[in-house]
Amino acid sequence: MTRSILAVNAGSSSVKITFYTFENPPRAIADAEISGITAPPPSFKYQKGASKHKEELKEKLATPQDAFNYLLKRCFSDPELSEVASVDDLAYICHRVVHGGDYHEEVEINDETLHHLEKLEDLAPLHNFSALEIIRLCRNELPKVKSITFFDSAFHQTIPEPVYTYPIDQEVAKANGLRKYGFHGISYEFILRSVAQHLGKPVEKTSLIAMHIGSGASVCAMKDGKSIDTSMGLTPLAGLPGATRSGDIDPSLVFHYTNEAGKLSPASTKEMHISTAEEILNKKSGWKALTGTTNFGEIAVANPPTKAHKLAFDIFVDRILGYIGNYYVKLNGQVDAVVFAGGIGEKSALLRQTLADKLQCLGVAVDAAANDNGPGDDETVKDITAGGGKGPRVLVCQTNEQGVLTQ
Ligand SMILES: Nc1ncnc2c1ncn2[C@@H]1O[C@H](COP(=O)(O)OP(=O)(O)O)[C@@H](O)[C@H]1O
Ligand SMILES: CC(=O)OP(=O)(O)O
Ligand SMILES: [Mg+2]
Repeated sequence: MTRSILAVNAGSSSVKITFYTFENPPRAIADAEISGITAPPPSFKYQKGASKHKEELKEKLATPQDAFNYLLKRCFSDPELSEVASVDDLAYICHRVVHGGDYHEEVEINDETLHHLEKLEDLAPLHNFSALEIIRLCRNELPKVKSITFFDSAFHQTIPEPVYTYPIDQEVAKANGLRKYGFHGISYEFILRSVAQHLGKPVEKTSLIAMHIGSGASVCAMKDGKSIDTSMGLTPLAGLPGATRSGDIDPSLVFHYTNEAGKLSPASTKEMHISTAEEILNKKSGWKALTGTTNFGEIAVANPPTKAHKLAFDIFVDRILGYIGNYYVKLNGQVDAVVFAGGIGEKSALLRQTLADKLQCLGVAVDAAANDNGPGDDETVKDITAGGGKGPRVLVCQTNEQGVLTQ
């Protein structure tokens, strides 16, 4: 039996885990995933080498921690999976944690670091709470296995001061850590490395506008291999709308939406301390509020079933375009590639084509057939640029956050 490392990526609508061999470099041996947590029934996917399995689950898995618990039980009890994943052979568990506050690099979980991360929970109540519940579960169920946490926010530590500073009282801002942090950084690190390799350029000379668009969505400007701006902010609520998130709104909207906004939400657990306003803007907005579905696959269709679906699509296109224009100017037009990643970025040919058509003024053009086909299963980066395109290349990158957690 090979010793193994388990990498855990708890997203807002999915939990993806990968088992790797404990060697240098680690080699992926099996992937398991629960998706559709916000659009039941959830589905379970498993892949080991060429063997693939997918099923719709009858179980109710309402949160990422329920999904992780299910994956853990399933992997360790299923003979097909326990062959690669036995509890006794686990060397480490590597966790993606969205908000790392001022942590610039990964940390090992002990009482002190866990306590520090618990203090940050209020800054990303929806994401960090679930990730820490998963870490607590691992500590209880697998006490002998070390947990290491990697942070989405760490990649964005290079963002310059005028970009990360909010124009509010600076004493209050500093005392409370109120600044832009940015997220999806683990994914952006994977995208940067993979795209640089694909382009045959050193990472330090690669400049990109990359989109990680899944149920949480963001855009990042990378100049010479460093993040210089990104659309999420203090929390993953800022910037683009998402499956259940509003994205940017006038902050005053909160005071006019409901006069109950400042109170603790009835749905908030004792540990999460989230207000009604946070609950509404994080969990009851976005595609779900507009159309009733959190699945963008039902919205990004040639003939939308309702006007609301069409509106949701058009809003997304409008907001993404705003960031691309902004970042193109910030990068002084020196952009090697515009990159699509995340569940929507990787799968929606319609969204990519619609955006590319609106980016013609930047010299962006995609090849319709390459775009329609999208990347093959084992293709990390697919170039969909039309021949003769004068602007940045247009790439689809099948991101792999778990891969970064074990490097
Ligand atoms: N064919 C598709 N077209 C457009 N969007 C899709 C398609 N398939 C899945 N998606 C979207 O991708 C999302 C999942 O993205 P992903 O990045 O894997 O999730 P998470 O944000 O939980 O990490 C789904 O919620 C769905 O909206
Ligand atoms: C930061 C974030 O929104 O993550 P996800 O898209 O995985 O929910
Ligand atoms: Mg994700």
